[in-house]
Amino acid sequence: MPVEPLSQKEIEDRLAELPGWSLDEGRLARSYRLGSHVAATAMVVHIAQVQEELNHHSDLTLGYNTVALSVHTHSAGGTVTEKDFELARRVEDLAPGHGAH
Ligand SMILES: C[C@H](O)[C@H](O)[C@H]1CNC2=NC(N)=NC(=O)C2=N1
Repeated sequence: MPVEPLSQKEIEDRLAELPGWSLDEGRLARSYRLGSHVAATAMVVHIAQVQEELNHHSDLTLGYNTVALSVHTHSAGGTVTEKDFELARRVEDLAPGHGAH
């Protein structure tokens, strides 16, 4: 997987395919709302497993019934790369199973 910084247009084109995700202070960001604190915590554990699989890690924030992610690629100088979008797509795929929206 290339870890070249993506251009602004490449980022915008990819974000158009990821409703709910945005570029926030140079990081891909998304917040999910869930039905309970325990459900939110379970989603955090699931995301952590995916992050370990991808060897790519976001800043994860657990709230009362929310999960927020913020991610960029450290090894690319803190820029947004395809690895960040790969993680975002995997989280989008697992979110419905947790009742997250
Ligand atoms: C040594 C290990 O492979 C690297 O530190 C991985 C771990 N997780 C990572 N996560 C993110 N977001 N960016 C990285 O460059 C990165 N690198």
